[in-house]
Amino acid sequence: MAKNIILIGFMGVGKGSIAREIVKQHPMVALDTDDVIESMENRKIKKIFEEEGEAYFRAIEQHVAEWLESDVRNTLISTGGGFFKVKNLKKIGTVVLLHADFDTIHRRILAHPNAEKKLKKRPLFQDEARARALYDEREKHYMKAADIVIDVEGKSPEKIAKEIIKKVIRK
Ligand SMILES: Nc1ncnc2c1ncn2[C@@H]1O[C@H](COP(=O)(O)OP(=O)(O)O)[C@@H](O)[C@H]1O
Ligand SMILES: O=C(O)C1=C[C@@H](OP(=O)(O)O)[C@@H](O)[C@H](O)C1
Repeated sequence: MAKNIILIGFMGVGKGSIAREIVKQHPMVALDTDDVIESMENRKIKKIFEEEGEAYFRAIEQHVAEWLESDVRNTLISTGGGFFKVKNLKKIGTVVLLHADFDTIHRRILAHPNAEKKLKKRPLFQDEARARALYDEREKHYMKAADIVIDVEGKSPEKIAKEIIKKVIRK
């Protein structure tokens, strides 16, 4: 497998969790674009949004996307929920959309023992109605960007990882 695999989808749909589960079941290197950005900037995403604004963050996402395209291979890449908007997404690798409806995602975040912290670190998930509107606005664009759509509704991370390994990694 020379191509990268890129997990896209709305905030909290499980991109990070599923990437961690995939590498448990199928040894490969994984990275997360939000983690790369936090490490480059030496500050949290929340702080970057507060101190520099969203446009600055999107420009770094594009910069990271260019690096991924030119220098990264054979890697499982989980992304922030807005990363799918980078200009060269399809050139980075096979794009896998994790899909669930908004209420499922919201319920899952709230079910976490650290729910408050999980919500706080996501600047675009501060207000439920605005997050829902963002979901509605993005849904068709996620679908359009995806090579493969994986429905994550009502499935455990173990099961979702197995499905991706079978359909995308080992295919
Ligand atoms: N398949 C799943 N079933 C139940 N809870 C899940 C599942 N996938 C993720 N979660 C939970 O949903 C929350 C958000 O997951 P996370 O991986 O942080 O999402 P993302 O990286 O897409 O923002 C976490 O609390 C995680 O434990
Ligand atoms: O949807 C978005 O635009 C964003 C999603 C976040 O990542 P998660 O999807 O991991 O929450 C993070 O990149 C930033 O807060 C912006």
